[in-house]
Amino acid sequence: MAIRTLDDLDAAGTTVGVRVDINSPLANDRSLADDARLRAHVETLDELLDRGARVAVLAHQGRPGGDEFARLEPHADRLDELLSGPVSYCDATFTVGARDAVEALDDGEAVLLENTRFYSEEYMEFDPERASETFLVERLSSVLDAYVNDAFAAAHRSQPSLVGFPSVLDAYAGRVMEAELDVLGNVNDQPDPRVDIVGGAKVADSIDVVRHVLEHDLATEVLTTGVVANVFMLAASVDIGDASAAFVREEGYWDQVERAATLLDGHRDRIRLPLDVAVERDGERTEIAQDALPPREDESVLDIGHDTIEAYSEVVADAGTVVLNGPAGVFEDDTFAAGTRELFTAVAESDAYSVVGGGDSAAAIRRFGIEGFDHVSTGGGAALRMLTGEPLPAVDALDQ
Ligand SMILES: Nc1ncnc2c1ncn2[C@@H]1O[C@H](COP(=O)(O)OP(=O)(O)OP(=O)(O)O)[C@@H](O)[C@H]1O
Ligand SMILES: O=C(O)[C@H](O)COP(=O)(O)O
Repeated sequence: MAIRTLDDLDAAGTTVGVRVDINSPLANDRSLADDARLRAHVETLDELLDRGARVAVLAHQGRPGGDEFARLEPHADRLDELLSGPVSYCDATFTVGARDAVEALDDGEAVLLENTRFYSEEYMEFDPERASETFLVERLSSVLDAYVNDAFAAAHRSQPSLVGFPSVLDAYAGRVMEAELDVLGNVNDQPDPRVDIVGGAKVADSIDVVRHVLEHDLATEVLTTGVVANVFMLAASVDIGDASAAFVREEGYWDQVERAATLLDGHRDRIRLPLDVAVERDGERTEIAQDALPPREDESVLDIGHDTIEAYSEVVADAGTVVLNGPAGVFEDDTFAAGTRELFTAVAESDAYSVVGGGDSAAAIRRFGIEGFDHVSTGGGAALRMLTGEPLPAVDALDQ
C-alpha cells in the first residue's frame, strides 16, 4: 500500500479538510458524555495547526433518526479547549456558509463543519469516483488544497466524506489512521500463541472474526464472553434460560447460533465457553456453573463467573498476543462489571502483546482505569473488519 502521511504534506499556508471520527456518546441534554474520541485526534489536528495549516474539520454524529443524531457545536467547543489553535463552529457543511467559513480561516485556525450526515448523500455508500461527484465533496473541495483522513473508526463506511475526496485532492492519512493501520495491520506478526477474546454484543462481526482467526490458524484459542458467549452456549446446546435466549432472538442474533454451531463442529477444542455465568437473583449477583444451568425463568446471563475469569486468565498468562474485543458482561452495571474488569486487567497486566478493539471496550477500560494495553483501538466495527482481513473502503481510497 502506498498511503501518504502527514510527513508527506507541506501543510503551512494550505487549507486542509480533515475527516475525523468524533462520534461520541451524548448526555440527555445533548452535551458530550465522553470526549475520548476527540482527544484521540488532538495529535493530528495540533500538528496541522502548529505547522500553519488552515483546518476544516469534517465529522458525523449518530445516525439519521437515532437518539444521538445531533449538531456538532458541543464538539467544536471541546475541540477549542483541547487544541493548540482556535476552533470555531459552522452550522453548515458544504454550502456557501461553510465555504465562506473555511475561506475566512487564518493559518493555524480550524473550523468544525456541521454533522456530515445532515445531508442525505452522506448516509449512502458509493464507490470513490461516484462519491467524488456528490454535493459535499464537489462543493467543499473547491475551497480545500488537501484532504486528510484520520477517521479510522469510520473507515469501514464507503460514504462521500470518507472515500470521495482522494479522487479530487491530494490525500493523506492522519496520525490516528496511521497508528491504527500499523498496529491492526501487523497484529498477525506478533508473538505466538495468540488468543482472541470475543465478547460484547456485535455477534455477527465477532463470529466473522472467530471464523477468520481459526480457519487461518492465526489464533491458538478463542475465549468467548458477553452476548457472543451466550450465542456459542446456545450453539453448544447449553440451556442459558428463556430470558437470555429471548434476548438473542429479539436482537436478531438467532441466525448466528447456527454459524456458531458450525464453528464449534470444526474447532471445538479451540473455542472456550464460560465455565460459569452470573445472573441477578433477589437483587444480587449470583453465579451458576455451566452444568447447573438453566437459571430461573426470568434470569438473564449478564456476565461470566469467577471460575471462568480464573480459567481465561490462565490462558492469557501463557499467551504471546491477546486480541480483545467487546466487554465480558453488562459492565455498565457494577453488579455485572467483574468479568470485564478482572479479565481486562489480567490481559493488561500479562506479558502478552495486547490489542483492544471496540468503543464500549475502550469505555470500560477508562471506567475501570485499567492501564498497560499495547494498543486500544478507536474503532469498533472498523477494527473488527480489519481483524477479519477485510479491506476498509476509506483506507483503499487513500491508497493512491
Ligand atoms: N451478557 C450480556 N447480556 C447483554 N448485554 C451484554 C452482555 N455482555 C455484554 N453486553 C453489552 O454489550 C455492549 C457492548 O458490546 P459491543 O459489541 O458494542 O462492544 P464494543 O465492540 O467494545 O463497542 P462498540 O460497538 O461501541 O465499538 C455493552 O453495552 C454491554 O452491556
Ligand atoms: O462509532 C462508530 O463505529 C463509527 O463512528 C461509525 O458509525 P456508524 O456505525 O454509525 O457508521
